[in-house]
Amino acid sequence: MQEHVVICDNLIKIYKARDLEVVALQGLDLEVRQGEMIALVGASGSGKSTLLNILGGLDTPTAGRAIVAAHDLSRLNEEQRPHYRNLIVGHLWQQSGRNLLPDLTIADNIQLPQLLKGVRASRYKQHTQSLLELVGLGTMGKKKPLQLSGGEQQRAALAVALANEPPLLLADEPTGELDSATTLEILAFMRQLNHALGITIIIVTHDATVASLVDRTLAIRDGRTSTETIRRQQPLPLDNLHGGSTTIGLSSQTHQESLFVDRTGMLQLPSEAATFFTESGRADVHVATDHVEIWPTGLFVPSPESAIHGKSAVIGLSLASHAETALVDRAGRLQLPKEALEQLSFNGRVRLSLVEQHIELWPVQTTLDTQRTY
Ligand SMILES: Nc1ncnc2c1ncn2[C@@H]1O[C@H](COP(=O)(O)OP(=O)(O)OP(=O)(O)O)[C@@H](O)[C@H]1O
Repeated sequence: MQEHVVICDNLIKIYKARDLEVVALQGLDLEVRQGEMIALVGASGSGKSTLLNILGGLDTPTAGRAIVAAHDLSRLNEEQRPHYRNLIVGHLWQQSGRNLLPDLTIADNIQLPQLLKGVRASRYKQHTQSLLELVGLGTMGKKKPLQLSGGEQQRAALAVALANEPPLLLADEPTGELDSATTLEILAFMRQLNHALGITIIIVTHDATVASLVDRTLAIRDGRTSTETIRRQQPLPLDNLHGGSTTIGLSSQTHQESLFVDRTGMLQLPSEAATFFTESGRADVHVATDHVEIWPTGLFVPSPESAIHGKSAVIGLSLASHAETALVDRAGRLQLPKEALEQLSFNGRVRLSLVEQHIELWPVQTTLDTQRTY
């Protein structure tokens, strides 16, 4: 089993500006295995860049744990931080000016991180040439960044990011300034590097085409991971479909989407599912034999048997005399009772199915151990 290169556990980041506090990450959990290529998606302001800045050692968590390649990011001191940034993570930014120093040649840009590491000249010259060849710029080492096309600049930036062979590559909207053909070319190239070098890659993106090319897409909402979409190893037959991914719009034939549920049973419904509950803000939770049903309050009709013998999941009162509802807040957050979590053989994820009038939550059998495609 591959080890985790990234572990975030209940990660919290609060920015303080004068008297104002912004909670950018509110208890985010994330695990990324060695060799995975994943995409992070989410609305503007959901916390994607904050997470990337923490993983890149550019910012520090307020609370919780963030571990990258066995480095605990809340414990790095000021001496260790530059070393971490130069050796453990590679960065690929949207803007070329942030990736490459414009006055240096491409070769010098690639040599710089190696010089900072203390690599000897005989070694870094040779390594720089092989990196240039790896990214398809073997003859362009003497050019300056602005003499290259946008796609070539991103390839050169990849060579800089890979110069010290980091275990993790962080890419923040790496194709945001490229046309769609070059976007596909760069993404396919990153995929190739991921396979060839076994490097773990996290890409932040607004672009749904990115999500269709990676192993796993995590949607971040309000500073927490809300859904996970995994690409299936084998597409499902068409007659076995349960509707598509609600978050990133990919077919359930090729992708399986699940929702994250935190330790307390809190889950964030995707907006399509949350609309079932907008009117009342309340839901009936029905624990069935192999799944859990969530109904807008008043629509679920219990069988006569469960109405007499059934008990309220939370306070243990008879359902014959008490109707128990779960609250769904405006953001679509719902707290599952303990019985429901037990039914779902809780492993931090559930599969959501939108059914007429209600939603169903099913246990997720497929974990990351079985979804690998390489
Ligand atoms: N340095 C900062 N000081 C104060 N607030 C900040 C700072 N950086 C980010 N924030 C706030 O934290 C929240 C998360 O921002 P973040 O940039 O991580 O979101 P994002 O998902 O990357 O957005 P986008 O897709 O627009 O880049 C936002 O409310 C943002 O305004």
